[in-house]
Amino acid sequence: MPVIDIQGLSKTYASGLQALKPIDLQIGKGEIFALLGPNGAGKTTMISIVCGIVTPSTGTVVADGHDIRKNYRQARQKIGLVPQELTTDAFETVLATVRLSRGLFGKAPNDAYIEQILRDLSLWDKKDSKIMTLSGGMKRRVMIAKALSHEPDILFLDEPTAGVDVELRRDMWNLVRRLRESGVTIILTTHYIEEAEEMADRVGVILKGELILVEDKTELMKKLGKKTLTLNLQDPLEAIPVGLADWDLQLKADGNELEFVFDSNAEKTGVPSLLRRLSDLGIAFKDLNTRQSSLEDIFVSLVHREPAQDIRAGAN
Ligand SMILES: Nc1ncnc2c1ncn2[C@@H]1O[C@H](COP(=O)(O)OP(=O)(O)OP(=O)(O)O)[C@@H](O)[C@H]1O
Repeated sequence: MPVIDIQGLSKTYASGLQALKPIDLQIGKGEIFALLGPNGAGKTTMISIVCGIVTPSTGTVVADGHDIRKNYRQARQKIGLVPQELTTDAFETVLATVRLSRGLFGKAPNDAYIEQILRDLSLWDKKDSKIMTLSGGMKRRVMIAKALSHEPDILFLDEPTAGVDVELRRDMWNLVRRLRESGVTIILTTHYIEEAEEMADRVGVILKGELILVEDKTELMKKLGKKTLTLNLQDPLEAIPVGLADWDLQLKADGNELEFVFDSNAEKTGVPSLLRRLSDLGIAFKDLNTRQSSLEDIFVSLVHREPAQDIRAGAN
């Protein structure tokens, strides 16, 4: 049984803007699901509905067996949310804030648990500091500690690493992995493809309110993955010779590099024939390398590919 079951969920704001087109999505226990999409795609809207902050126009969400509207309190208890914006009491201390957060969910105090999360987030030595005296990165850690204070089974991270430094990003990723090991399901939204590539088990791509693709990350990278072959030429070329017109080539690095993008899954990649032709034409190279397209390349090509229908057909 999925830990989150979203059926026919849509949202049209009072302004008339349809921020979310009907979405169906199931997320399994212990999964790390990354929701990717450009600004304004509807990621926050979707998260806010699941967390009971925004009312859906249509559809249902069941979180760990509880309907988020009919059984709001039970459903919400299962969920931790780290919102994009920092919302916390500036005058409170770190420890008091996190304790209070736990109390708001009706959980009995558990200082050992709270100490553990503060230590995990490298916040323990700041426990007596007032929030307003902390740096932006530290405040963000406090937001995470608050979201974890009531021991949620499901954690939403909305742009967890937007504007944070490399160190905090690493810490966050490690924390997310540890949480997953303890059985927590994690849904994160991100602009950073790198983050999805590093963390996610499955990736969803949302564009203009439409969930256009949901796919296992490794499958997605394999299926849509192109490879790039780069040849470092012995002598620079001024232009691509006519004899190479059959291959989709690009000249780079002032004519010193020849680049060929190919489909690594194709029966005929075009690589052997290209190399033979180069030899026939007497074009020598010093070195060559291939690299797999990153999730970023894939994402960019998805976002620029129209219409969305094609993408869905391709993904199935
Ligand atoms: N309360 C609201 N009333 C009207 N329109 C809204 C409201 N909240 C969001 N929107 C609009 O809905 C669309 C989706 O916004 P949303 O915040 O869900 O996108 P997002 O994918 O989270 O973007 P970002 O990455 O910038 O946070 C946007 O066009 C936004 O302007």
